[in-house]
Amino acid sequence: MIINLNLEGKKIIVVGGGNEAEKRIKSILNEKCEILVISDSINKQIKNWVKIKKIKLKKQKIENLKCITELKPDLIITTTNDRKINQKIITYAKKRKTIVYSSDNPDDSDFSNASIIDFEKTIQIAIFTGGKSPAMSKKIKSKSEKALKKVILKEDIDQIKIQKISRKLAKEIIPTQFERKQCLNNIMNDKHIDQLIKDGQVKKAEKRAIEIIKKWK
Ligand SMILES: C[C@@]1(CC(=O)O)C2=NC(=C\c3[nH]c(c(CCC(=O)O)c3CC(=O)O)Cc3[nH]c(c(CC(=O)O)c3CCC(=O)O)/C=C3\N/C(=C\2)[C@@H](CCC(=O)O)[C@]3(C)CC(=O)O)/[C@H]1CCC(=O)O
Ligand SMILES: NC(=O)c1ccc[n+]([C@@H]2O[C@H](COP(=O)([O-])OP(=O)(O)OC[C@H]3O[C@@H](n4cnc5c(N)ncnc54)[C@H](O)[C@@H]3O)[C@@H](O)[C@H]2O)c1
Repeated sequence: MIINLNLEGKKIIVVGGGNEAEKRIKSILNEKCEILVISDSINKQIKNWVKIKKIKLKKQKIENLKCITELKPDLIITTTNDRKINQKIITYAKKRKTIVYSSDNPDDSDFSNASIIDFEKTIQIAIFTGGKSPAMSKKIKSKSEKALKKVILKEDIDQIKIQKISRKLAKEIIPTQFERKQCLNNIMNDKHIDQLIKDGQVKKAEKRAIEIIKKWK
């Protein structure tokens, strides 16, 4: 099942500092969570994230798991090239009911990573083969990206921004879910708003959406 994790305020430990660690850190870097890397060596990119204080580093090789216990993480991501230590970490986390992911063991991990196509941090499309072929996910991502760019337009991104503001206001002043849905559909299909968005007048489009909600009866 593909789900979206809310990691805000969570403490995440990433064990290992190579390519895999870099990929996993990159995917959670903007999630307002606390990231601590534990590794005896780290690559250039990770070094830079430590330097600019995006993440913290504990420079050490993990031999026993005492140091992890003290840190009380919500999520552990292990990416070392040592199968034995990865397995030890999985077993340890499962015992404590801590969410765990290991780069070399999809079967025992609590989640996996899809290939993501992102549109201006507003729309994400995930491609996933259920672990059958990550390389094909990557290839299909690159093929679909070109096609999707013709379908998902700047106007759609603007409409999402207007819908976000409208939904918040609608939840405050329109009493039933049925009516809120109708009102938001009206805004989404409003020709005038469409035209304003096409003309680059997003603020005016936003104003008209707000008027529609305020006049809703
Ligand atoms: C989609 C993507 C997202 C991401 O990583 O963020 C992703 N792997 C990507 C690339 C990639 N990974 C690997 C290769 C080499 C070729 C190959 O093996 O096919 C390539 C291709 C390349 O690098 O060119 C090696 C590999 N992958 C896994 C293992 C462990 C194992 O299978 O045991 C091994 C070592 C196997 C070995 O030892 O030989 C496992 C998983 N990799 C997944 C995701 C999950 C299932 C996704 C799905 O079903 O689609 C899953 C199950 C769990 C997980 O890792 O979350 C990302 C594309 C990013 C992009 O879009 O740019
Ligand atoms: N899921 C995927 O998509 C995917 C893709 C490629 C590789 N992999 C798997 O991920 C693993 C890691 O790949 P990589 O390219 O990052 O390897 P890498 O060799 O670049 O990095 C391994 C890191 O682990 C650290 N490390 C090793 N033992 C440690 C320990 N006991 N304590 C702390 N740190 C330790 C090393 O210092 C190094 O920084 C591979 O073994 C492979 O099985 C998974």
